[in-house]
Amino acid sequence: MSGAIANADDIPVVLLAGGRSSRMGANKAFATLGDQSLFARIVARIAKRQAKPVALNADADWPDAKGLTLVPDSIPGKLGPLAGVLAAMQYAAQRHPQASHVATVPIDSPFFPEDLLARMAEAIHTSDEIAIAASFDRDHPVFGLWPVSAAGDLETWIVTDPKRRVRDFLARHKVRRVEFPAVQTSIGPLDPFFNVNTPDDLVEAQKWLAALEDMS
Ligand SMILES: Nc1nc2c(ncn2[C@@H]2O[C@H](COP(=O)(O)OP(=O)(O)OP(=O)(O)O)[C@@H](O)[C@H]2O)c(=O)[nH]1
Repeated sequence: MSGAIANADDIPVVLLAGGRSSRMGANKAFATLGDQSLFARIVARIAKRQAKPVALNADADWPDAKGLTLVPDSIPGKLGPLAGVLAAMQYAAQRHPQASHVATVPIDSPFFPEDLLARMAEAIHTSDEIAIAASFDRDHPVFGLWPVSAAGDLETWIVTDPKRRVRDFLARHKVRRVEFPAVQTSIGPLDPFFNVNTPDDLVEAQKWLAALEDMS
C-alpha cells in the first residue's frame, strides 16, 4: 500500500549535528573514518541513493556546511536531539512549504541503510504520522520523518517537559516504526544504526568499515 508520501526524493533532509560530543571529547562530525570525516561520509551516503540533504542543524559557528543551509537550534541550550528536530521542522515549514514531512539523519551513524528514506516514506500513510527507524528491536528516533504540522506541539513540549524524553513525545503522536535488518559482514552482523559516540566507537567503526569494504 502506498502512503501519503509517494516520493522520498521530495522530503527535505536535515542533518543533526548539534549537541556536545562530550563522550568523544571533540566534535564527532569531524572524526575521521577511513579517508573521510563522519560529516563528509554521511553527506555522500545520503546523496548516493536518496534525496540530497538540504540543511545542517548545527551551531551557528560551524566551520564549513558544504553548501547546506545552516540551521541552528531555535531554542538555545543544547537541549538534545529533539531541539534539532524542531529546528528541522521549522526550517521545512519556511523553506519547503509543500513538504508534509522533514527527515532527520544524525551525523554520527555512518552505516545507515541506503534505502532508509524510501522505506520510511512508504510507512507513512497520513500527513500527521511520525516514522522512526528501528533495528534489533531498538528505536532510533534521530532517524525520523517528522510531520511539519507537529512543530508547535514539539516546541511546547520541549519548553514545558523538564525531562524531554523522546518516548514521551512520541507517545503523543501516531508513530510508524520501521525495522531495518542487520548487515551481514565477515566479522558478524552489523547494526546499520551503529553510532560513533566515543574514541572506542571510532576504532570499532574502522573495523566494520574494513569488513564492509572486504565484501564490495
Ligand atoms: N540540534 C541538536 N542536535 C543534537 C543535540 N544534542 C545531540 N544532538 C544530535 O543528536 C544526535 C545524537 O546525539 P548524542 O550522541 O545523543 O549527543 P551528543 O551531544 O552529540 O554527544 P554526547 O555529549 O557525547 O552525549 C547527534 O547527531 C547530535 O549531533 C542538541 O542539543 N541540538
